[in-house]
Amino acid sequence: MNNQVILIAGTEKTRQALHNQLNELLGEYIEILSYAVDEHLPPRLEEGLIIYSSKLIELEASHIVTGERKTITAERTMNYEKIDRLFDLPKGTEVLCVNDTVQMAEETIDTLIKSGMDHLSYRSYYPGARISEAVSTAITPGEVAIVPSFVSEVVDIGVRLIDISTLFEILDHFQLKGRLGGIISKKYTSRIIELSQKLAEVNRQTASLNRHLKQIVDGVNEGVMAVDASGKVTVFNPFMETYTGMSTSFVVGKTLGEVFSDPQLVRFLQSSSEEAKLFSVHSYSLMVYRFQWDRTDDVLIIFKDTDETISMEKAARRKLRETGYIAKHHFRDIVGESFQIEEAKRLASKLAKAELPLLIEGENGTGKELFASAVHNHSKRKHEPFLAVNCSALPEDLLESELFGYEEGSFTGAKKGGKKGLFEQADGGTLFLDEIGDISLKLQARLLRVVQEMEVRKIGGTKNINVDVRIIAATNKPIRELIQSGDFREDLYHRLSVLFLHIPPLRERMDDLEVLIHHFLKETDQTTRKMSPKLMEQLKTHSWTGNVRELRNVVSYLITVSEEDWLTPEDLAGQPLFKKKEPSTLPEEEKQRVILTLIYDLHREVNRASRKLISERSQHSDYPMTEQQTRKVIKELEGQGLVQVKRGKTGTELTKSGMHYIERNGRP
Ligand SMILES: Nc1ncnc2c1ncn2[C@@H]1O[C@H](COP(=O)(O)OP(=O)(O)OP(=O)(O)O)[C@@H](O)[C@H]1O
Repeated sequence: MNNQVILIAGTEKTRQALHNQLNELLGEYIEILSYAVDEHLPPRLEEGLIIYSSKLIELEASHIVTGERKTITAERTMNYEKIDRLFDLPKGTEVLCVNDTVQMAEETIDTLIKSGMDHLSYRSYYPGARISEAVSTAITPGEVAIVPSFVSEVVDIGVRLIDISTLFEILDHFQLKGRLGGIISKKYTSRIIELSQKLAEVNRQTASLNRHLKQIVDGVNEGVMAVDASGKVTVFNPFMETYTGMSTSFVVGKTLGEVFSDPQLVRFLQSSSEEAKLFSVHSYSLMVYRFQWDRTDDVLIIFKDTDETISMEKAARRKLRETGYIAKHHFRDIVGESFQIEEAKRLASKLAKAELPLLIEGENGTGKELFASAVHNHSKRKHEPFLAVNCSALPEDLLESELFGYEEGSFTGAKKGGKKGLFEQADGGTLFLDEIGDISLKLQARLLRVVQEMEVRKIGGTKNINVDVRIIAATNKPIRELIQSGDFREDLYHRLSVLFLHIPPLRERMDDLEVLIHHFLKETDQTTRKMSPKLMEQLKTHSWTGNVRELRNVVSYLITVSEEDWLTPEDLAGQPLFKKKEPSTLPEEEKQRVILTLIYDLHREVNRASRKLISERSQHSDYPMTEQQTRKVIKELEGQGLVQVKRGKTGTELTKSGMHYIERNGRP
């Protein structure tokens, strides 16, 4: 018997792959020759066992085979080592199956389906084929070059190999079955076992994932259902059972129209124009959200009980309140009917919606914190913490550790376990930095980094922590002046003042006085005491500063001292702001007035008031003072909040209260 196999394949690539396969198995015993129809065929083949790589090749090449000879048309199978990747494609994915001719493409599809790859939706493609829409995935047995360019993902499953039944036929022919049959079947079965093990593992993982998903979906505190591309319900969790009164087993597999009786709800669920709408299902008021899957036509639908949502929000707010991190005030708590306050409220409510840093400028007690709190409550962050810190109330080191927190052992006295800073605690919410103009340059540098990067590093820490905090800063000092004197960083100012709000002082909105008085009366005194018209008149004509707190204190004072239902001007007599000035005989007080006036004059004339200048000028007054004495009086005035001692050339300045003192009391 002639010990020769002649393999005839279509393309050079297939010839090589099949030649190698046969050579590896039989090369030791049989001579293997091979030809590719596309390349070259001899005019006649007279000897040897002919193996056609497919039926098509048999048709094309049989004319060169002479005589009554045994020929085998090979059965081919997938190259099992390469088809793993097909499992990664989701069920129903449309794929092009690309091969040289329509028949070869169809044949490849057939082999794929027979090998168990029946989860995909195949369309044949070959050079010259028309395809109406772009498909993004293609599978090809080695014909990558002819895959159309619109395909983005190509799975090359390699040349299909000769399958085990054909190999046994060949062994039979050469009577080599006894010698090689065992080895070949072992090799092939072990590959198939490997593949089925893989398949089993994939199935196991899928089943376990499904179980997990079911547990999650069932455990969700909302109604969840899913509908597949054909409109049938595939998922229906226990909350849906409660809302509809129907069991999951009854609903799964039904259409939406069979499940819901409300035609508007069915229309909403089937349309794709809207994504959320409120519906009433039995006695439940439900917010229904629909989400369309991108890759498939599956739709996920969530039903949220609105009453439940409201009570959950209430509980969340209760919890926030317990921590103390809550913004207490809303715009409705900001009292006033004047144009100025209405304008400030209107602007602030607009600014609230932006997620940007906000700088509030206003004199002491004008309601900056009130506005900051209302802005937070009017923003998307309203259910998140609101924390406030007064930057002038804490020494620098303490403020630093409050803001940024510290790691355990980072300084003497550091708490065990370290401490979270306000930025971290306010994560997701708002941090109100009051009196920002008072922070040191060192802290300004640290703050700038946080504002720029939205990252904080604890004192003594080595890693940065991401935070999402909206900063609202407030100042009662004109920051631009602080920048000029070098006391405030300009870059930080620009970062903090992306949005800006000015709160008008009380004296500029005297129209609000009466409503504010009534508001404070009601707030302080639950019994309904009234103000006599005369008293009201006196309060209205008083020269108020900008500070609303001052007005509030006056009202509290009246309520405390009066025992009558009617509050009268007499009740006001002892209140410090309204105390009649006694003719001053006390030199200390006179000295203070002299110095206040000198500071006032010096600033008007030379824009600065150093101790030396004040002392020099005082020599011409009734109370000549040395620099030492001047210093002492300035300290007293500072204690009363009438002056402020500045670093640098400016020297001492009058505060707003100082200015009002001069205006009220005249010059000495
Ligand atoms: N328009 C208003 N309506 C009601 N209360 C107000 C109003 N403005 C200020 N107040 C009251 O005046 C007091 C001072 O307000 P707030 O603390 O918000 O001012 P501030 O400008 O932040 O003060 P400071 O500059 O001292 O930090 C508070 O008791 C607040 O309730």
